[in-house]
Amino acid sequence: MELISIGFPLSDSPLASKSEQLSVAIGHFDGVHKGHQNVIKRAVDAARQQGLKSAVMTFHPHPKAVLGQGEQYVSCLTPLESKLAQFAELGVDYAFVMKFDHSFAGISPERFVFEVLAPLGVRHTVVGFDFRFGSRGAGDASMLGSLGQEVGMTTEVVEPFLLQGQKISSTYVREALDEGNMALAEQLLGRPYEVEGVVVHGHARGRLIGFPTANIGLVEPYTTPRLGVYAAQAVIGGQLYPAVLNHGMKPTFKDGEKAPVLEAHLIGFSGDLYDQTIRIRFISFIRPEHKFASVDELVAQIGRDRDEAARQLAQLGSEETSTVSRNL
Ligand SMILES: Cc1cc2nc3c(=O)[nH]c(=O)nc-3n(C[C@H](O)[C@H](O)[C@H](O)COP(=O)(O)O)c2cc1C
Ligand SMILES: Nc1ncnc2c1ncn2[C@@H]1O[C@H](COP(=O)(O)OP(=O)(O)O)[C@@H](O)[C@H]1O
Repeated sequence: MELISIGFPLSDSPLASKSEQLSVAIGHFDGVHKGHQNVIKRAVDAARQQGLKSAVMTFHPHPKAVLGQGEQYVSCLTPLESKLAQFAELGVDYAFVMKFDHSFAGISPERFVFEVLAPLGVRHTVVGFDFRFGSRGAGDASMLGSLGQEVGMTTEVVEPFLLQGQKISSTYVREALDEGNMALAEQLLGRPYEVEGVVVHGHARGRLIGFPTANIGLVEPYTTPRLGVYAAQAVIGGQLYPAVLNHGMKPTFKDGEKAPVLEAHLIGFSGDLYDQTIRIRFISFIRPEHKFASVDELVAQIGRDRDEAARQLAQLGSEETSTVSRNL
């Protein structure tokens, strides 16, 4: 997959020299959940059928962050890097990342079709049923279809992708995370929910109580799951480790935390992890965080959590484990 960053106005068609004709899936695609994957697969299939190259077009940074709709930053399920990795997995030839700034935000639906899509060589577009585009979301999928016709472009609108009758959406994934329902999140995403960070220093108490924990400084404003203890997998330097994770405020300690911290104890591991990049895959919620009357009680409970996490991780089917290790 080739990554092509573009801005508006297009200075030149980045593919001019190749004169590519494209089938492109367009969307924000936060989470790249199964509904998004379906849209992208349709664009890839259409490309094969019509002898085109396949592409995904997405927008960065998040429109809400740029337009400042009351939020300082917008939490995401998949930062740009993870989205791109998912697009590549789906076999697309090109990823267009359109710089979302005020000049792009202000363009009309007509200009988007005539001055962005057409010059890029787009012959076919695939969008979700609720796609909006152009200044203030003035354009919808049917407008894309009629404007597209004027420049010889076909449009395919993909109906909602359902799981047991319910529409798969980024909101549904966020709700699953809020409930700590990691199995549901995994079903919606088609893979476990994952965050990436760097191992930072904490209060250095973990090693004293027999459970050193890698404190994870998230690299992006991720949406994090419900507070509590999880069975997880940690990926560090291409290696997969079983882990038990706490996402919380450590209320047992007077000087706990002011904001929730993610920390992972890697089961059966010892060594220095500071400053390393770590990816966490949330597998299952074990329990909420408690304020224990003593550190001894906390330590006994963490021991039981570790055993429970190890038991659940060992139970993951061998097929699933091999998928997970293939995608390290
Ligand atoms: C599996 C696990 C479960 C935990 N559960 C709790 C809990 O219920 N309550 C709590 O106050 N702290 C809990 N903690 C956090 C510990 O208090 C924390 O790991 C310890 O203070 C060491 O971190 P520090 O060195 O960064 O302070 C848990 C930690 C782990 C690894
Ligand atoms: N099994 C393990 N799981 C997590 N971290 C470990 C483990 N063994 C050693 N470590 C190291 O110990 C550090 C955590 O120790 P801890 O006393 O909890 O300190 P801190 O409060 O700085 O996180 C980790 O960042 C890592 O470098």
